[in-house]
Amino acid sequence: MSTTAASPAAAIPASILEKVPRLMDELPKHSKPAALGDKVLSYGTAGFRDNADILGSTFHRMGMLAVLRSKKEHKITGLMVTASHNAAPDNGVKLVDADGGMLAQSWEKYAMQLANANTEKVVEVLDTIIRTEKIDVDQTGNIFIARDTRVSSEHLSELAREGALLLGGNVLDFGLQTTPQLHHFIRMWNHEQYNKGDWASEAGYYNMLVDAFKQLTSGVDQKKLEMRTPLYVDCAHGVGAIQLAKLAKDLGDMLHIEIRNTPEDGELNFECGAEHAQKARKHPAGFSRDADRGKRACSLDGDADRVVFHYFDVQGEWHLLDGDKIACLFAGFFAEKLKTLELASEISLGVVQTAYANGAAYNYLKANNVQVAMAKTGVKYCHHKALDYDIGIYFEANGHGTVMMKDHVVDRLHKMESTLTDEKKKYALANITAAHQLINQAVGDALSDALFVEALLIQHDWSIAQWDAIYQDLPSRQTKVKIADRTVVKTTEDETAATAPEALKAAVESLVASAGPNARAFVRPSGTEDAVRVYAEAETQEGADALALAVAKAVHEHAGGIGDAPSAFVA
Ligand SMILES: CC(=O)N[C@H]1[C@@H](OP(=O)(O)O)O[C@H](CO)[C@@H](O)[C@@H]1O
Ligand SMILES: [Mg+2]
Repeated sequence: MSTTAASPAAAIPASILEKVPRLMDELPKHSKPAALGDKVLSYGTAGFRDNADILGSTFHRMGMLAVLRSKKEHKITGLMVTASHNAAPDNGVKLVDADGGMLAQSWEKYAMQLANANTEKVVEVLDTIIRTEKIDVDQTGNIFIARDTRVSSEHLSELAREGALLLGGNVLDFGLQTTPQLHHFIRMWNHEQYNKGDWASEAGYYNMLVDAFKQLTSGVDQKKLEMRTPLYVDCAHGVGAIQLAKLAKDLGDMLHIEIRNTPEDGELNFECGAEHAQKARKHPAGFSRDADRGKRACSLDGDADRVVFHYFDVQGEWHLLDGDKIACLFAGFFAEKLKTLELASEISLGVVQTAYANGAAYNYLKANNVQVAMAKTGVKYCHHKALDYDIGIYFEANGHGTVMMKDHVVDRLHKMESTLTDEKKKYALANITAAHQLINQAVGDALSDALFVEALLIQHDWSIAQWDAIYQDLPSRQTKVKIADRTVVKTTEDETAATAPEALKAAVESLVASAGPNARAFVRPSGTEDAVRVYAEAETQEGADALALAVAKAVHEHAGGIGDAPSAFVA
C-alpha cells in the first residue's frame, strides 16, 4: 500500500522513541514502586484505585494514555484524580472520553497494560497502542485534568501532567473540581453545539444549573420559595463542599443550602457520605436524631458523583431515600410530561436498574407503566443500557445515576416550541427542556441530581416524607463473604441468580423458596473488592436478615470460604 505525506499512516513512527527520545531518561524516574510487588492493577468499574503511595507510575502513564486517546479521537479527553468514596489514603484515576463519558471499554486493556508494564516495557506498550489504533502522533493531543481534595491528589495530578507533556500533549489543569464537572467541561468543549457557548467553563456550569433550576421553579410563588426550609448537605468532607458553596451562592434565595462535613472539619468519607449512608444504613456523622428531626438532608460521596437523601422523622427514626427512589421521582416527572405532550407512544422512556434495586421500586415503576431494564452492577453497564431509550434514566441504589435524552428528542422538542398553543403543553415542554439543561448528560452528578430532586419536590409541594411515601422499600440486607477464589462464583447476565458452583445455586434457590412471599436473594463476586457480595430481601427485616445470613453461610460452605462461617453482617 502506498502512503502519501498527508496520510495519517505517515505519522505513525516505528517507535515513539523516534519522536520522544527523552522517554528513555524520563520513564525510569517514574518506575513502578517496589511496594507494588507482583500486584496487578486493574482498571475496575471506574478506573484504577489503590493506596496513593503505589500509584505514581500509574498516573505518569495515564497522562500519556489520555494524550494518545485525544490524538486518536482528535478531541479533548481527560483525567480525574480521585478515589471517590474510598478512604483518604487511597487515590485513583478516572479517564474521561471525548464525549464526556467514561473511557471506552475497548481502551481499558491499554490502561492495564501500561500501568502494569515494567519500566523497560513501557515504550513497547506505547508502540503497540499507537500501531494498533493507527495514531498519528504528530496530531495535537489536548487533555483536561482535575482533582479531588485528597492530600496526594496534587502531586499525582502533577505526575499525570508530566506524562502528558512528555508525549507532546497540551494540558489544562482545572485544579479542584468534582468528577462530573470535569466530564461536563470535556463534553461541552467537544460538542459542536455547545463549545462556543456560555456553559463550557466552571462558572458556566453553575449558570447552567441555576438557570435551569429557576425555570423549573418559575411556576411557584417566590415568597414561598424563600420561606422554604434548607437542604442540609453532607459533603463527605470532600470537594463537593467547595463547589457546592459556589453553586449555593449563585442560587441565592431560590434554594437555601446548609453545607456540612467540609474538607476542613474532618477526614474524607469517614463515617459520612453517600456510601456510608447507603451501605451501613446509618445516618452520617455530623447529623443527630435530636438536633435534626424533620430536616431534609442528602449525602454526597468524595468526588460528588453520587447522592442519596435522608431524614429523621418526628419520632427520631432515620430514613434513607436511595438511588432507586430518586429514579422513581425522575421517571414520574418525564412520564407525566410526555403524556401531557401526547408523546408517550412516540418517545420511549425507560429506567435501568441493577440487581440491587429494591423490589418495591420495580413494582412502583411497573404500576406507573414505566419500562424497566436490568443491567450488570456498575454505571458503565447501566449507562450503555439506558441508551436503548429515547429518554433513559439509570440509577444504582447507591445513588450514582443520571437521565440521558437523545439529541433527536431534544431537536423534536425544540421544533414543537413554536407550534404549541395550549398553555399546559407549553409548560410541560418548557419543563422537559429545562430538565435536560439541569441534568448532567455526561455522567451521574450529585449536585445536578440533588437540584433536580429539589425542583421536583417544590413542584409537587412535597416534604421529604411525602416523597419517601411513594412506595415502601421491602426490607433488605447486604453483606459480603471472603472466599479463596471469588471467580468460582458465576452468575446470570443480569446477576440476579448464581449459575455456579452448582451446590451454591441449589442452596440459594432452596433458601429463597422457603423464605416466604416476596423473598429474593442473590450473590455475585464484587468487581472492586476481594469478596462475594450477598443481597437479600423479604417481607420483614428479620426475614431479610435471616435470609442474608443463611445465603452468606451457603457461599462459605459451597464456594470455598476462608476462616469461620459468617455469623454477623459485614458492610
Ligand atoms: C453493591 C454496590 O454498591 N456495588 C458498587 C461497587 O461495585 P462492586 O462490583 O459491587 O464492588 O463499586 C462500583 C464502583 O464504584 C459501583 O458502581 C457498584 O454499584
Ligand atoms: Mg464517586
